[in-house]
Order: sequence, then structure tokens, then C-alpha cells
Amino acid sequence: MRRVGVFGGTFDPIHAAHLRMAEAFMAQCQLHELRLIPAGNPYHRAHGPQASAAQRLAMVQLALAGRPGWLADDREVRRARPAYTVETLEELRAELGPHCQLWLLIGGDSLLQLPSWQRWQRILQLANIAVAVRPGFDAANLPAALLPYWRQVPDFSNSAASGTIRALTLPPVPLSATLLRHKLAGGEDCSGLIAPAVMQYITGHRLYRSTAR
Ligand SMILES: Nc1ncnc2c1ncn2[C@@H]1O[C@H](COP(=O)(O)OP(=O)(O)OP(=O)(O)O)[C@@H](O)[C@H]1O
Ligand SMILES: O=C(O)c1ccc[n+]([C@@H]2O[C@H](COP(=O)([O-])O)[C@@H](O)[C@H]2O)c1
Repeated sequence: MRRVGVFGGTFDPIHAAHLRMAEAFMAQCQLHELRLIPAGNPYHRAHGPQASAAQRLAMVQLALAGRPGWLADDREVRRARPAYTVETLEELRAELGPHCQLWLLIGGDSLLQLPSWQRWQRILQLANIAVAVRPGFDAANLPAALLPYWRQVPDFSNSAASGTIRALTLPPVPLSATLLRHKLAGGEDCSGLIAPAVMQYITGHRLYRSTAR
């Protein structure tokens, strides 16, 4: 059965933790294809992104260059409306057919917010969710509504076609785009935390020079 992974994010900018979690996602879910999908309009954020949607997409394209099976999907950038994940998964399900296994990758902080997402139960009818926990994540704090979906198993191979939430086996990585925007605005060296080609793009386009938030 074909297995396709979906990793949506604001990616302002895409950073080393994103890449590490995507690598673990690809390997542990044995994905044939991984789609990184920058959110054109992340409606749920108090502050809009600093880089434009086109710039965030360009950085994603640079970050995944040379990685077989990884592709940048621009559907949410082209969508002139809020980036609802459920719509993205519905589109993908229609394109890929009923027999493809869909996996959605999110961070542990996003998981805690999942019950506030648009039609979130529908998301779990369409896909399984793999979670990359962040430092401080504690499954005991999961919202009660998520508990029926939560599976504490390290093995992804015999998975259901949809409807489960599982944690990746991956040590928490203490890195965020917010931290990087602050470092970049302060002129700090971020090599090792951002892919070299993305760093070049940031420098060339004079991104994140000030007003880090
Ligand atoms: N270090 C990390 N560990 C686990 N998940 C992460 C990590 N960084 C980002 N994620 C997850 O990746 C997805 C996309 O992340 P996003 O683009 O918002 O990056 P971010 O670092 O959380 O950004 P920001 O600091 O701007 O909120 C989200 O589901 C987020 O939870
Ligand atoms: O669909 C929703 O209602 C929804 C609400 C909050 C976040 N998301 C998605 O979750 C992903 C991670 O969001 P963020 O802000 O951490 O980059 C990104 O793809 C968002 O579009 C989706």
C-alpha cells in the first residue's frame, strides 16, 4: 500500500528540527513520499509570518533539494483562504485515491491544539497522525477528546489506514523558528540550525533582520 506523509507548517523559516522530524517520519512510517506544505495563510497565529508565503515556499524547496521522495506542495500557498488542514487532506485523498495510506506529521504543541482545528475529527477519518514531541511534552496533558485516538506503540508498520495518533521515536529537539528569528535578528550564527541553502536565501533576501517575534 502506498504511504504518503504530509507535513504542514508555517516554516518561517524551515529549520533543522523540521528536517530531523521529517527524516524520522519518513523512516518510521516507511513513507514512499513526503509532502512539505507551507501554510499560505496560517489563520490561527496571533502574528502573521515575517517572510511572505512565496519566500517560505522557496525556503522549503531549497531545504529538501536532493532528498528523494520529498516534495514541496504549494497548494496552501495558492489557496487564497485560511490554511485548513482538513481541506488539504480531503484534496489529497481525492487525488491519491482511497487505497493510499495518509499520515500527517505535527509537533506535540500542535497536538494539544488539535481539538480547536477546523473539523478535526474529519482529519482523523482521513489520516493517521505522527507526533514529534517537543521538550516538556507530557501525554498526561492530552485533551480528553484525543485519548481514544492515542496509541503508545513504537511500531508503525502494522498501522491502521487512519484514525490513530502515535509518537515518533525521536528525542525532543529544543529548537523553534521563533528562537531562530531572534538569533538572526541579533546577528547570531545559525549554521547547523538552518540548511546552508536556506541560510544563503535568508541572507540574500535580507530576511529576519529585525522585529523578531
Ligand atoms: N523542535 C520541534 N519539535 C517538534 N515539533 C516541532 C519542532 N519545531 C516545529 N515543530 C512542529 O512542526 C510544525 C510546523 O512548525 P512551525 O513552522 O510552526 O515551526 P515552529 O518552530 O513551531 O515555529 P514558531 O516558533 O514560529 O511557532 C508544527 O506542528 C510544530 O509543532
Ligand atoms: O486546520 C486547522 O484549523 C489548523 C489550525 C492550526 C494549525 N493548522 C496547521 O498546523 C500546521 C502547523 O501550524 P504552525 O502554526 O505550528 O506552523 C500548519 O500546517 C497549519 O496550517 C491547521
